Amino acid sequence: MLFMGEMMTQFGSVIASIMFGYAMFQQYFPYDLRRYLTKYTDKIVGLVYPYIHITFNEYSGDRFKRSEVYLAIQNYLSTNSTARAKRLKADDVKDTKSLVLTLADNEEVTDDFQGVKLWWTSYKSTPKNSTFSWYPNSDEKRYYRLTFHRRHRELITTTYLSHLVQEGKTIAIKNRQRKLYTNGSGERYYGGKQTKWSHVLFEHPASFDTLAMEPEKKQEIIKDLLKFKKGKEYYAKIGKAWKRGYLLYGPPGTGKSTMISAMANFLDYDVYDLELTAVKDNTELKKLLIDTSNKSIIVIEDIDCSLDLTGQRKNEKEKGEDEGKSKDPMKKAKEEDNNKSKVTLSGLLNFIDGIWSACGGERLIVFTTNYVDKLDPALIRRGRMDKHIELSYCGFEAFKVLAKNYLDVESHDLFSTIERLLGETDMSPADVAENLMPKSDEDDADKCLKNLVDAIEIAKEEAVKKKAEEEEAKLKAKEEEKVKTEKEKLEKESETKTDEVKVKCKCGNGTLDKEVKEETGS
Ligand SMILES: Nc1ncnc2c1ncn2[C@@H]1O[C@H](COP(=O)(O)OP(=O)(O)OP(=O)(O)O)[C@@H](O)[C@H]1O
Ligand SMILES: [Mg+2]
Repeated sequence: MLFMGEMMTQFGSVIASIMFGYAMFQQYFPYDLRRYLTKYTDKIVGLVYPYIHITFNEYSGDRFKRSEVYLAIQNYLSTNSTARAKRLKADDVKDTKSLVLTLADNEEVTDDFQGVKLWWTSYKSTPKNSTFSWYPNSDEKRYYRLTFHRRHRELITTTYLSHLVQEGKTIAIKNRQRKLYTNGSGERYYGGKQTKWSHVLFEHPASFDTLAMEPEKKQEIIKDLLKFKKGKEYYAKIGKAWKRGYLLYGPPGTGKSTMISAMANFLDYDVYDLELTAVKDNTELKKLLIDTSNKSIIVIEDIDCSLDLTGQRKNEKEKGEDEGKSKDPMKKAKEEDNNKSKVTLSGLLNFIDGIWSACGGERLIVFTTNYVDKLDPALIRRGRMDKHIELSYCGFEAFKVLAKNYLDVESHDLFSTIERLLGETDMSPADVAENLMPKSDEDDADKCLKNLVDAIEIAKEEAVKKKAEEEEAKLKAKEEEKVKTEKEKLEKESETKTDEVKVKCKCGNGTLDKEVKEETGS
């Protein structure tokens, strides 16, 4: 069965053959006759073939980035024309909410715009020399072709196309389901391209409302994020790439990961959870960066554990030791292979603010760590990590947020006790939250708050005990050190005396005493 657009294409081929014959004809006929014939042949071709084709390639110009117009057409057709298509593709089947039906390859649909009929065909072209593979060929080219009558040229090329792109973008925003990406070993195929990222739907329920922290600090972060989101023009004006770095630091369970989810939900961004230890080298790191989309948060959790970030700054002695370890080239190669990730500090710095980091806009880069002091200052200097946020132990304000979320309680008799206890004890919001959760169906707010008070009191006692034990251990270590030093001193003194006696015995008189004493330093 031939499509309308296809028929017109074939019809076009016939005309092309005629034109070819005509070209040959041109070579052998006098100029005047040719001119005469050309004039009339063009008119005849124009009369019998009145259709215009426009092609929209999936990758045009930039081979890393899918064409926005192509994506807009895909969205537009998936909503407006798929009802009429017979063969469809369900692209994101896993994401049930955002199941997108698009035209299957080489399928044709019609569209209607202000009473004008148009034909859209989806094409896939495979390079002729490609070998058989179970996986999609990354050299495959996809494109849409629009066919319409030339009498509507003006209407289609201006009004219709801009209407379509606008509509396509609106549909994309409406259908958009945010994703949580992660990198692992092996390549995947997505959107017809090879990528190291794999993804699931991002459905974390955290929000700034449920995040327990001091209200002023929270507002400051929200304000900063809003400024960034709306900052396209501002960043262009100051000549900076539209990205921002956040460093979240604090003890375990204080809400660093939760805050990242809250940020993603607040900004409506995707999340790329970058596992640095799984990245082979700096080149792969760069490739991963290029593969991220705009409107996203790139996260590196526990940055202090991800890399040997002091590796670049080894002192000469350490360097020598390392070199000594691997003099044998075979052994050296093996050692290097065993060392999985070859991402270096400079590779990571380039990732954050090198030239490639500006290849897309609207991106946040977030690092988390429990030990901010362990990090190389170059990594977290302002400009790279623009905002440093400390997440600390649960204070009374943070507790009130948790009490409201977990128990729906805004005030209670026990609140003052809890305020005092939290002021005296370090307890993470994760531990407070855990204690606020009912342990059985009978547990009401009173019981949960009582449980919390008990838990903080126990934690306080333990902290006091731990502190006392630490003090004791410190005292003991000091005492031991003192005893050791005294012992060493006594040993040294007795050694000196023995030397003196030996010399006296040897000489048989006391004439050399003075010299010996000088020699031994006593
Ligand atoms: N500030 C907070 N507000 C609300 N819930 C919190 C907060 N901090 C911790 N929690 C709760 O504790 C759990 C653990 O928190 P989270 O994973 O965010 O801590 P973290 O700081 O990332 O810890 P780690 O350093 O171990 O990665 C979360 O699931 C959340 O329920
Ligand atoms: Mg965490």
